[in-house]
Amino acid sequence: MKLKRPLRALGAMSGTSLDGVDAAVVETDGETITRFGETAYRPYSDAERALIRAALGRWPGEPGVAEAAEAVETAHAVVLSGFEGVDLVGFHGQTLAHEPRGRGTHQAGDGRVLAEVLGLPVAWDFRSADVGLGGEGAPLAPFFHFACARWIGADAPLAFLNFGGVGNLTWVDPSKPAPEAEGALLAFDTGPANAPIDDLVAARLGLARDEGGALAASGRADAGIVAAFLDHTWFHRLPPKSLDRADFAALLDAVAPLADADAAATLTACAVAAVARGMAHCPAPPGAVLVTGGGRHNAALMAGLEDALACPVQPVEAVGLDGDMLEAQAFAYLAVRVARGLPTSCRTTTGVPATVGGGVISTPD
Ligand SMILES: Nc1ncnc2c1ncn2[C@@H]1O[C@H](COP(=O)(O)OP(=O)(O)OP(=O)(O)O)[C@@H](O)[C@H]1O
Ligand SMILES: CC(=O)N[C@H]1[C@@H]2OC[C@@H](O2)[C@@H](O)[C@@H]1O[C@H](C)C(=O)O
Repeated sequence: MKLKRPLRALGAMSGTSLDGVDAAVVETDGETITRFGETAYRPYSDAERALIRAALGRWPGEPGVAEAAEAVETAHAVVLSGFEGVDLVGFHGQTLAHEPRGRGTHQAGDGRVLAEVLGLPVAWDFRSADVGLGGEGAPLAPFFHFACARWIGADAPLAFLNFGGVGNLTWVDPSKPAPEAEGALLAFDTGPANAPIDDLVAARLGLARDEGGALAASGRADAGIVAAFLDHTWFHRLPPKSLDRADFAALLDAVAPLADADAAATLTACAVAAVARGMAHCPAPPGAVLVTGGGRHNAALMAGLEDALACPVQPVEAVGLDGDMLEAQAFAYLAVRVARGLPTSCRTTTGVPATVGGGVISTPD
């Protein structure tokens, strides 16, 4: 087999929590990870975040969307222009709306604009092709998780749990020949994760997050609310399946009568219970659940997971990965797959009936 030269790809992700833009370099041929490179983070300014928040749930052409897209493009241009020697950029954009079986999926930010500004080829619009072919369009990190499992030298099934605004789980069997091979991957969103906790503490206490999970740790979860939450039709659906950040907005109404600490404990217990329920879908018990995303900094969430899951739960740092940058790295990796014409999703990751190569590449004029 002819070996392809690894590219130095720069990925960028702006997640559902709207905190800012993560950027990270990965050197890869689109299959094997050769090296993880530099990283950077650029928080949104309050003004940018307000523009983006005002456009959540909206579609191209609707009020406020152009302004949000400009804020996303500007923030990305700033952080991405700080890297050198880049062959290719992977630009996810900011998800404003996601209705894979309705109006589609909408990531704000135009890769053509970034290609011009950066003077580099930009892979972007990663989700539309999958949705167009009947898939969920998310999660897309699983093909990268497969490569990560190989990179850490795993040879038996394990799981990655991304605990951001929304939770998503990837079960991986790295002994399979490729991510799209039968039995290599199973991925799905688990349920709401930090987003409702953030919304609760923002509304009640004016805080950005429950730092370290301290508020939740000082309260008691309401078992009735957790049980009612698990009755949601979402938990009766088989994976693959994906969520919009707003899909569980009613959870905040459910905890409205509770005191602050009990409300935080209840939302934390719901996020954990959603993962525990999701584990039942795994084809075989994973050797460990490796937690990535901001939720791994929440000790109440991590303790809840350790109690609820049968296997060890560890932050991805335990295996030498960077849990703040895994999603940005994923879009660097996927950009190279797009450039090389390799698939980025398949039936077991997004439910799409065929194996799909998503994403488009825009080059500067
Ligand atoms: N020190 C901390 N204590 C508690 N929670 C934290 C801490 N740091 C981050 N978080 C939580 O992690 C979340 C952000 O995580 P992350 O950046 O992985 O999410 P995201 O990428 O924006 O979302 P998604 O993966 O759903 O797109 C925030 O919702 C925040 O509440
Ligand atoms: C539509 C969308 O942007 N989904 C995000 C979101 O954030 C987490 C979860 O929901 C996951 O489905 C996805 O992001 C990750 C990076 C993914 O595609 O794998």
